[in-house]
Amino acid sequence: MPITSFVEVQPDSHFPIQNLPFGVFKPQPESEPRPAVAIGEFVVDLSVLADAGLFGGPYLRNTDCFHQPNLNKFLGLGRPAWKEARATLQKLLSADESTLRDNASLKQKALLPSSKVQLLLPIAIGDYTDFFASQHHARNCGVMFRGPENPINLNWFHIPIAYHGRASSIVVSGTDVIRPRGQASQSPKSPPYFGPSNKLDFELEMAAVVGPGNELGKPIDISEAADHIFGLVLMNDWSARDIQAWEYVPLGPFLGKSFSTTISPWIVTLDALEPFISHPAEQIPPPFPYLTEKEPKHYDISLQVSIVPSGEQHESVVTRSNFKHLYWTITQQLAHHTVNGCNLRPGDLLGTGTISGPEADSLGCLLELTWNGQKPLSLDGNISRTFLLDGDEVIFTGCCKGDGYIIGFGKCSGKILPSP
Ligand SMILES: O=C(O)/C=C/C(=O)CC(=O)CC(=O)O
Ligand SMILES: [Ca+2]
Ligand SMILES: [Mg+2]
Repeated sequence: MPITSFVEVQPDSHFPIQNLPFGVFKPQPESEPRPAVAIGEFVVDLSVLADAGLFGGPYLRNTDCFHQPNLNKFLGLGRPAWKEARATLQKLLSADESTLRDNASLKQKALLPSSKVQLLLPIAIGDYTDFFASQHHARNCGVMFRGPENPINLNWFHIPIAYHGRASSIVVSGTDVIRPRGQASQSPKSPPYFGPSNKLDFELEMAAVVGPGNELGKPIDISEAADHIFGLVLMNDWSARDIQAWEYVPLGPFLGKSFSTTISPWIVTLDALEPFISHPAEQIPPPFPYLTEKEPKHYDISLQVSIVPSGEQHESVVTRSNFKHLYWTITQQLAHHTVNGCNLRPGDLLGTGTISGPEADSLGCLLELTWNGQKPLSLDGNISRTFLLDGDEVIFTGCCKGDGYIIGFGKCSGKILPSP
């Protein structure tokens, strides 16, 4: 029998007491942002519980981490503090614990309906890196951008490939995305033109939120990498394929991806995801020792993308994938990121890369789903798309099916606005 809460949670809710994802919200437009966890249709204001002296454990007793406008300070405290917070909250919210359940005035202050509050970016993101870890995505992009002869470069099987992304333009779910303008060209050999992107795309990704991190010059050993990952969010690495194709040689993505990146507001902890660990296939060739894990872990997270076309109410599912289709694990990505001594800091974001699966209906972006615009995708109601049009809304969801409960990520969405 799974544990239950005195807060009513619908069976299909993403946020049962087993989940308790962390985020940041404002109760009123003029109030200060504060940390929270989600349960059912409510947010739990952690600053109120801290004021009531309810975080009495050794790691959280004397900190003001729940009186901050973001989660960075809490993330910096590390796994023992995260576990203590989760255990304290699970106890306080459980059906047979009276402290909060029977204190009407505290309950009214601490539990607020999610529909009445504004969710914000949960972290101040100092640095953002985006990996390229799905073999299916790497192969498909390789064929389209570079031809079918050698679609995946030899280095891909040895290095978790990545580029440094732009942190300043990461936005929370629900923020509109303005179609970027830029240079593009019909082919790498023809002269460029300038204008609004005609090949605006989404990329279905998840991202790891970094915990304590490391000092400059001191790499994180792969066996300790998981202790530096607080949790995961959904991420849409919006991509202008025409801008990207013209600009990416030789340094990789730049303005084709830096105009907006959307993340979901709730960070689901690795602790909550533990029941959904899945073991990836053996990597061949075997990676270097610094990337070799005793027990490599993925998570079985079902992912779905739908589009609400401009002017319509109804959403059409365009792809279904799973986090476990990645080749490189998030711990390999983190260990690789620091192996040269590069320091990671609390709140840094590591995108997994587009999560494409092996099937035609599990591809993680329109570039692949429409084969660079050559095969339009049919949506419900006789509507079709190659790339995104102004007014289209893209919605990602993700969840793990537990025994009698769901651990979900909520929603990561954004609507396209026309170029100015
Ligand atoms: O193959 C390329 O040149 C680039 C492909 C991408 O779009 C890069 C990217 O953002 C990585 C990813 O999401 O997997
Ligand atoms: Ca990407
Ligand atoms: Mg981006």
